[in-house]
Amino acid sequence: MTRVAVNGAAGRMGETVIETAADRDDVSVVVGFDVDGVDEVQGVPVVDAGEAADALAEYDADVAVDFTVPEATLSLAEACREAGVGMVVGTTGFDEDGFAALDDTAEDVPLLKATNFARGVHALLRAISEALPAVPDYDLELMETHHNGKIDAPSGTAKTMLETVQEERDVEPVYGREGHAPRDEDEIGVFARRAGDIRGEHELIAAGNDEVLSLSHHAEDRSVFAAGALDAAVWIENQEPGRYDFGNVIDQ
Ligand SMILES: NC(=O)C1=CN([C@@H]2O[C@H](COP(=O)(O)OP(=O)(O)OC[C@H]3O[C@@H](n4cnc5c(N)ncnc54)[C@H](OP(=O)(O)O)[C@@H]3O)[C@@H](O)[C@H]2O)C=CC1
Ligand SMILES: O=C(O)C1=N[C@H](C(=O)O)C[C@H](O)C1
Repeated sequence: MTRVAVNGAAGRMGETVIETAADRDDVSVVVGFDVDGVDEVQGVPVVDAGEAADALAEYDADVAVDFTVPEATLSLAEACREAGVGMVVGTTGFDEDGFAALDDTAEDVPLLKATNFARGVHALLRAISEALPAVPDYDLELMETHHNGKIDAPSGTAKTMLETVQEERDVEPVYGREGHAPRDEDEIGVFARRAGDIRGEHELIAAGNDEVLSLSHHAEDRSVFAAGALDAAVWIENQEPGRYDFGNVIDQ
């Protein structure tokens, strides 16, 4: 049984992780961290995030799962280092310094970060790598749609899709278009929409030669991300310090 601490316990994802874990017998959420004075979420005690290092030890957590904001993730990373606890990071929107700080943390504890814990998105990334060589001159455009509470844009997943495309094609992103904006053959348009409570939609289109190829994924519920993050928590519990990604869990 993997003992999990959840950072951002009162948030959309934190609460879903706690709910999803309650239906599994391989994980148990022993403590949550948040900032807004919440005492418990679905029976799980929630402690102020500033007390995370002590609480990780007190509740004997094996792994911390984080769905917050980059600043909170980096503060948790310090606590995990101090307590010798591995991390599963789902938070998106890091800058270069943030990525470097996560690399530093991974020198001391195992750290697995994924911009999307849906297995279908991992399959989508593989499909993109596989498909692009067959459509070398087609125009590429990337779209993502999320709920109106999402802070970062484009989504972490869209950025990962872009990186995957750029491993195959030398394209430059153009974020939205406005006014006189003729398309360059080496560009890829990237578009972010925010509306309602849409869980997460991502699509890459490749158009040319009188056809359109569409590679897409949509999440129907946040529990798909929570399930993947908990699979990652179980997997990472026994790993050595280092940086890991969701592919390690899927390919195990
Ligand atoms: N990798 C994946 O599969 C997925 C990744 N995500 C990512 O997860 C992140 C969170 O998303 P979501 O749950 O929708 O966001 P929410 O805003 O609903 O939840 C974030 C929670 O973190 C809390 N928080 C803020 N600062 C701190 C802190 N310093 N320490 C601890 N907790 C803190 C917030 O509190 P308060 O509201 O009071 O500020 C809130 O409860 C985003 O970056 C999102 O992109 C989301 C879904 C899937
Ligand atoms: O904020 C969200 O909700 C999501 N964020 C992740 C991202 O930025 O890609 C993953 C998923 O699409 C949901």
